[in-house]
Amino acid sequence: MPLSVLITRICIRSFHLTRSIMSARARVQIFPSSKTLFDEPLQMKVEGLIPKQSVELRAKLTDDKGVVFKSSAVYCADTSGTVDLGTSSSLSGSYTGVEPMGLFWSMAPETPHSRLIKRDTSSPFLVNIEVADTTDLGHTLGNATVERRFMVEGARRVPVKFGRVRGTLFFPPGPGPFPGVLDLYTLGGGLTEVRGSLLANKGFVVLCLAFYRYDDLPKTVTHFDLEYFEEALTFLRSLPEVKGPGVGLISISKSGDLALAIASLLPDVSATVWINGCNAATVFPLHCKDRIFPAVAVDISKIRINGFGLIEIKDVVTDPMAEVNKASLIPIEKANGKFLFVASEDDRNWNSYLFAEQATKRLKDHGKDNFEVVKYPKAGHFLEVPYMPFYPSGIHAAVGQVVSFGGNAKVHADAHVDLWRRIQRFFHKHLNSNSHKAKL
Ligand SMILES: CCCCCCCCCCCCCCCCCCCCCCCC(=O)SCCNC(=O)CCNC(=O)[C@H](O)C(C)(C)COP(=O)(O)OP(=O)(O)OC[C@H]1O[C@@H](n2cnc3c(N)ncnc32)[C@H](O)[C@@H]1OP(=O)(O)O
Repeated sequence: MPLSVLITRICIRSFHLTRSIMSARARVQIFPSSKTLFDEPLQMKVEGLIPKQSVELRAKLTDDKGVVFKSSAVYCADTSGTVDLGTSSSLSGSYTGVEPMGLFWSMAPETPHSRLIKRDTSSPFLVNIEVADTTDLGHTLGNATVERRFMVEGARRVPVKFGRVRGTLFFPPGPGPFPGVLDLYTLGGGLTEVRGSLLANKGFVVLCLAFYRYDDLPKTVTHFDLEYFEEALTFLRSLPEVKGPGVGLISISKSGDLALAIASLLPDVSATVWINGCNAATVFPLHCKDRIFPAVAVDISKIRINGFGLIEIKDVVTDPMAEVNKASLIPIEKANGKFLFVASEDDRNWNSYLFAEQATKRLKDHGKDNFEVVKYPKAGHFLEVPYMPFYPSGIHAAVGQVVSFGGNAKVHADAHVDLWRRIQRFFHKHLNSNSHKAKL
């Protein structure tokens, strides 16, 4: 056999041998299980790699609006051919360093400026994990599917149509009674169940309340009526599974001022979580029987374009303490319950940090100490549940265009985990809860 033919044959054999080694199935191990709750951490290991092999781990999910969210990270296997996400560093990709849950919190939407949407929390998200070889045009070495659930076994999800009240109720497993919590989401209407369903797993009956643009509620609003929220609270308290008399409120963004008004002007609200909200009525006037809180004034000359070409509206809502806004301020000193004020220092949606300072000063000035404050430097506006993909910009419900919401992805992700523990602790402490204390 001529030497050149022999060399060619040897090359082809070694190419196929290398290829078959490289494409050997890597094992993706998920602990404690591949079926976990969305807010629970998990451990992931890839085994069966070539020692020191460079691989890319990729995560992908499709949300309930059909938007694909993806993340990726490059790792180098150790001498035993293992990548352990609990100890190995990501060298590049959607995040770097040791981040056991990085593949989850760093996911970004393929359609820019999208928020991860889960409409019906009785079904899980399926996250596809793929291990690819970085030296062989991304050849797939292994994969796994991770289920991220919203409801524990035995929890119940019940759509609500009661009088004018529309939303979804979540019950933890067991007979109860449990403390009740009303969950109010942000401007834009619709119904968001993610936070409420996960909170119910911790031992609360949670009513996720829609207040417009959902089911047969009005598509648009000109004002909010406190009576609607009163009806929702009365309904929640009337449930045999709900331990009274005091209930909790959790809010974010626009619903922060609604929560303050409910806690201050309606009876039996024992604990209110206010996340990056305002201390005065915003966007729409708030009607409370014969009293009207006008929306705080806005100054659209304060709209800016930032370095990424995104609209920034942080200073558009004028100072709630300004004379012109005095009638918009919520009289929070009237509240009998406790407050947890949560403010992100890099909130670009509005100055929630200032609003939290003003709210707590008002309480102190009235001799009250019924509040806790937590501030997150470098976190942005939308503080959500652990491992929620970061949402730094999106279509703003009041502006109708993409605006910046601020924040640094890693810091924001850490804030999600920290805040979630604080919220549970706060509600268990102030809502006369017996369960789950040991876990906190
Ligand atoms: C230097 C000079 C520069 C010049 C720049 C020029 C700028 C020009 C701008 C000019 C504008 C001037 C106006 C200034 C006004 C400023 C006011 C400032 C006030 C700021 C403070 C306001 C308080 C807040 O900040 S609140 C925070 C805001 N929050 C958000 O914006 C939320 C984030 N965004 C979103 O969530 C979405 O993008 C949203 C809601 C805005 C829109 O999304 P979409 O339209 O897709 O709606 P969906 O919610 O997804 O609903 C679609 C559809 O589904 C139904 N639905 C909802 N939930 C459910 C469910 N659980 N089950 C079933 N169905 C559901 C829903 O009803 C909808 O149905 P429809 O039939 O379509 O209605």
